[in-house]
Amino acid sequence: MRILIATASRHGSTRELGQWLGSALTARLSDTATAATVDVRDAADVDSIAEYDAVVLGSGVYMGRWLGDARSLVAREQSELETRPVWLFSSGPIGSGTPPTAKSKWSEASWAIEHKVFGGKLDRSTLSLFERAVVRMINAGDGDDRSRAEVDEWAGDISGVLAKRLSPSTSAVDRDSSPEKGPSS
Ligand SMILES: Cc1cc2nc3c(=O)[nH]c(=O)nc-3n(C[C@H](O)[C@H](O)[C@H](O)COP(=O)(O)O)c2cc1C
Repeated sequence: MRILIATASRHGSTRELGQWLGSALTARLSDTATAATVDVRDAADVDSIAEYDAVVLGSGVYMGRWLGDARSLVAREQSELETRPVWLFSSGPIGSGTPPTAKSKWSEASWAIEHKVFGGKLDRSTLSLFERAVVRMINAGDGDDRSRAEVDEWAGDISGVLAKRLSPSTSAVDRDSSPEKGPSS
């Protein structure tokens, strides 16, 4: 099984979330019977997702929107995305300063299993003059609200779904049955 984690990041914090998720997913899936390769790449470098069985796509949020590299990957690969398990994540809010719009329009994407919102990171010393002006306007301060534990927990959710849906030893009948069924009493 090949899994793609693609991120769009202007200042590196979303890319780092993708790397954390990649390490956590690799570790989780190595504990299952499912042989998996996890590739963590910049969305801008992904020409096609055809070789992947599942995709996680994340973007930093700026003025309530995903970055262009993530939006154009979705536009380019929309029909492929609809045929495989896809998870989305946004990285945005810091403290209470940033607007609660981190989800972007993909939050309602019917083809995605889930859209997760992680906190973001802001370091004003790395921003352009324009970005600094925006941040000043919305009164956002420096901070890092990303949680590696939260990313690790999400990797657990994703690996659980993947192990059930994509394991070569899982029959079509098993795949279609409810994953929530517990042992009969
Ligand atoms: C100019 C600017 C605008 C931002 N706009 C939003 C926003 O609308 N919503 C939000 O949740 N976060 C917003 N943020 C916070 C970023 O999404 C956050 O810093 C994120 O971690 C950046 O990701 P990156 O380092 O991968 O580019 C903004 C940050 C900057 C600098």
